[in-house]
Amino acid sequence: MSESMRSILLVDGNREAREGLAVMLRKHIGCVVLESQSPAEALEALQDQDISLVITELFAPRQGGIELLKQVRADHPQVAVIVSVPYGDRDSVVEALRRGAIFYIHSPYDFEEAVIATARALEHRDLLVHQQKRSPKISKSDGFHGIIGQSPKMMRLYSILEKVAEDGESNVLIRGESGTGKELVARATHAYSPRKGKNFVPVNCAAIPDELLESELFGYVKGAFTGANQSKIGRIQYADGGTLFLDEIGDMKPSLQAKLLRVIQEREFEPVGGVKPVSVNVRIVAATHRDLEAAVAEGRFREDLYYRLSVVPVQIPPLRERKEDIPVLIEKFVQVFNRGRKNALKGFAADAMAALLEYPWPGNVRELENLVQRMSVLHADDWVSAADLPEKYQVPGQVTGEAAGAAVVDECVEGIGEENFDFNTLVSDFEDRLILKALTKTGGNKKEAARLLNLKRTTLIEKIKKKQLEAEVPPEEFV
Ligand SMILES: Nc1ncnc2c1ncn2[C@@H]1O[C@H](COP(=O)(O)OP(=O)(O)OP(=O)(O)O)[C@@H](O)[C@H]1O
Repeated sequence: MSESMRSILLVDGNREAREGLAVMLRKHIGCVVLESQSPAEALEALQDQDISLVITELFAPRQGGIELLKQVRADHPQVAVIVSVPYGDRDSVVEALRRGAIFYIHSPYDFEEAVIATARALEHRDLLVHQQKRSPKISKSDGFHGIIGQSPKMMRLYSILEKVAEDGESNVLIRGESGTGKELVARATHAYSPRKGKNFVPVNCAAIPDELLESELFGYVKGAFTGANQSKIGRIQYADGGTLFLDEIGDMKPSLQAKLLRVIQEREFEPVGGVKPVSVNVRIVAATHRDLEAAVAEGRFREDLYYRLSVVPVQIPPLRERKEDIPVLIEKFVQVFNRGRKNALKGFAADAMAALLEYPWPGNVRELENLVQRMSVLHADDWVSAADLPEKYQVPGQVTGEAAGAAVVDECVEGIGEENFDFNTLVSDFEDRLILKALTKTGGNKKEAARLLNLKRTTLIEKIKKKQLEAEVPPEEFV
C-alpha cells in the first residue's frame, strides 16, 4: 500500500480539537485523515473504509472509547488504535493499554506528541501491510526451500545462495548467531544444487562426544575397537555425491581437523582401524556461531582447513537486523502450527505485533518460532494481543502497562509539593495497581497473585476486601 493511501480515523466529539489535530496529521504525516465525532460513526467508517489507524478519545463516560477499542480489536484486529487520555487519568491509560491500545496520547492534544505516536504506530502498521501485500516477485523468496524473509539483507543472501547452489562444488562456510537458520540455509544449498539427488547428511560436531565423532564421520572396520563387531560406513561416505553439513565446526578437535582436510584435498580417507583408503566426492557445508578467525589465531583451528572450508562465506543476519521479516515469519509459523488444528490461532493483533517488533530476539528465528507455537496452544481460536505475550516481550519502548506504570510513578513524583499532593492516597493507589495487575496476570487466582506479590494469601485477601478491589477487575477474570 502506498504511503498516500494510508488512512487514519480520528474520533473526537470536540470538533475544534479534532479538526486541529487532523490538520497537523495531514501536514506532518502526509496521509488521509477521516474524522468521526462518535464511536458509532467511527464503527460505520471502519466498515466502509480501509483504515490503518484509529485515534480515539475516550468520551464521557470513558466506556464509549473503550467500547470502540474493544470492537476494533474484535472485528478489525490489524487496525492499530491510539487512545487520547486526559492528563492525569491513570485509570484510563491502564485500562486502554490493557484492552489493546498500541499507544496513548494526552488530551487536550499535544500536537508534537500526537504526531510522533502516530508516525510510530503507522510504521508498525506498514510492516503488516507490506507482509500481506508483498509482490509476487518477492514472494518467490519464501519458496527458497522454506527460508522465509524478504528484507533487503535476506534478498542479498538468496542471490548468494542461488549462485552457491548452481556451483555445487565449492565448500561453504555459514556464519550466524544461534537460531538464525544456518541448518535451513545449508539444506537449501543442497536442495538447489546438482547434488540434490544424493544425500544431505547433517553432523553436529558439538553434540557428538570427541571419541565418537571420528567413527561417526569416517566409519570403522570390524575389530577396530572393542564392540566393533562389524564394519560400519561413516557419514562422510553416506554423503558421497551429496552434501555433508558440519554444524558447529569450530568445536572439532585438531586430529579430526587434519583428517577432514585430507577428505577435502585428496577426496579420500581411511575408516577407523582400516588401511584401505575410501574415495568420496562430497561438498562440505560447514557452520559455526564461533569466531573462527580467533580460533585460528589462537591455534585451536587449522588455518589451512579454515581456508578450504570458507571458499564461499555466507553470513546470516540476526533477526534484530531484519525486523521487517518478523510479520511474515509469524504468518508462516501461524500457518504451520494451525495445520490440522480445529481451533486455529487467528493471528497476532497490531499491538502484539508492535511489541514483537521492538524486542531484540537474542534467540533469533528459533525463539520466534517457539513463541508462535506456544501462543497457538494457549490462544487457539483467538487473536494474540500484547497483553497475552510473556512479560519479556513487553519491552520498554513499547507503551505497555509496565511503561504506563513507570509513567504514573514519574507523574506522582512530579506532583510533590503541589497543593493537592497526598502521600497516603498515592501510596494506596499504587498498592491497588499492584494488586490488580497481579490478579489480572493470574486470571483472578488470589493464591497465585499473592505468590507473585510475595504476600501472604490471607494478607492479600484482606487488602482486596478492605480496598473493595474485586469490583474493579472484569468478572470473567475471576475464574
Ligand atoms: N528464515 C527462516 N525461515 C523459516 N524458518 C526459519 C528461518 N530461520 C530459522 N528458521 C527456523 O528456526 C529454527 C532454527 O533454525 P536452524 O536450526 O537452522 O538455526 P541454526 O542457526 O542452525 O541454529 P544453531 O546455531 O542453534 O544450531 C528452525 O526450526 C528453522 O526452521
